[in-house]
Amino acid sequence: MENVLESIGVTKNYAGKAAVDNVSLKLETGLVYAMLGPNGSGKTTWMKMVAGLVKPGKGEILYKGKAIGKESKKEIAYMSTEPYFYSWMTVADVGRYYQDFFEDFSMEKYHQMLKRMELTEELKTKKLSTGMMAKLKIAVTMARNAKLYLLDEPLNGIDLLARDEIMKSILEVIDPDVTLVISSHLVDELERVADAAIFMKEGKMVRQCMVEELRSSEKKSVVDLYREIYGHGGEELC
Ligand SMILES: Nc1ncnc2c1ncn2[C@@H]1O[C@H](COP(=O)(O)OP(=O)(O)OP(=O)(O)O)[C@@H](O)[C@H]1O
Repeated sequence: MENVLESIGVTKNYAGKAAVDNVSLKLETGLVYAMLGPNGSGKTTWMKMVAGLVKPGKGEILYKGKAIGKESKKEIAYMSTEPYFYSWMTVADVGRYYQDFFEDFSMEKYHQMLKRMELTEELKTKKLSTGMMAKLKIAVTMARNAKLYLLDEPLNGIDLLARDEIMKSILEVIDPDVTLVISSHLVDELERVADAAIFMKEGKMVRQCMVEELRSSEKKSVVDLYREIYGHGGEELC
C-alpha cells in the first residue's frame, strides 16, 4: 500500500515545552486511523501541523511525497475542536461559506449529510445544542471531497445512541482511496471502525499498530492496549 502521509521527526514546542515530540509515522492510503491519547498528549497539535495551520519546529511532514503547503491543503480536510462559525449563520450559510472556501466542497454531499444528521438548513448556528453543532461540523467537513480527513474529537458532545449512527455516516461518504484520522478518547467507539491505532503520550508517538494484527498476534483489543499504555483504570474510556 502507498503512504499518503509521512511525519518525520516532527517536533513542536510551546514555551520551551514539547507539545509534539519527535513524531515519526506513516499513514497508508485508504485506512481509518484512531489517534488516541489523553488530554494534552499532542493529537491536536500534530493534526494542525498536517493541516498546515501550525508549522513544525523540527522535522517535516510529507503529503504524497511533498512538503505540506498550498497543494496539500486542497486535499486535506481538518475538523477542529474549536467552534468556527459566525453566530449569525444558518446551517445553509455554513454550506455556502464552505463552498466559497473549498473547491472540493459538494453541496449535494452536504445536503445528504445534513439529512443523516437530522439538521435543517434554516437552523441558526447560535441556537444549536452542543450535539447539533458537533454534527454540523462533521457534515460540513465530510462534504468536502478530500483525500485525507483529520477529525479532532468528532464524537464530543454527541450522545451515546447517536455516535454509532454518526460514525456510520462518516464512513459511508468516503471512497476507498481516502484516509481518515480520528482523534478521540472514546477508545471503545473508535475500536469498532479503525483499521489502525496511533497512541500518543506526552507529545510522543508511543505505538502504532494495525487493529487486526493486535487482536490476532497479541490477543489484545485497542482498549486493552490503551489501558496498558496509559496505565490507569480506564477513566479515559467513558
Ligand atoms: N497554542 C498553544 N500554546 C501553548 N501551548 C499549547 C498550544 N497548543 C497546545 N499547547 C500545549 O501542548 C500540549 C499538547 O496539546 P494538544 O492540544 O496538542 O493535545 P491533545 O492530545 O490534542 O489534547 P486534547 O485532547 O486536550 O485536545 C498541551 O500541553 C497543551 O497545553
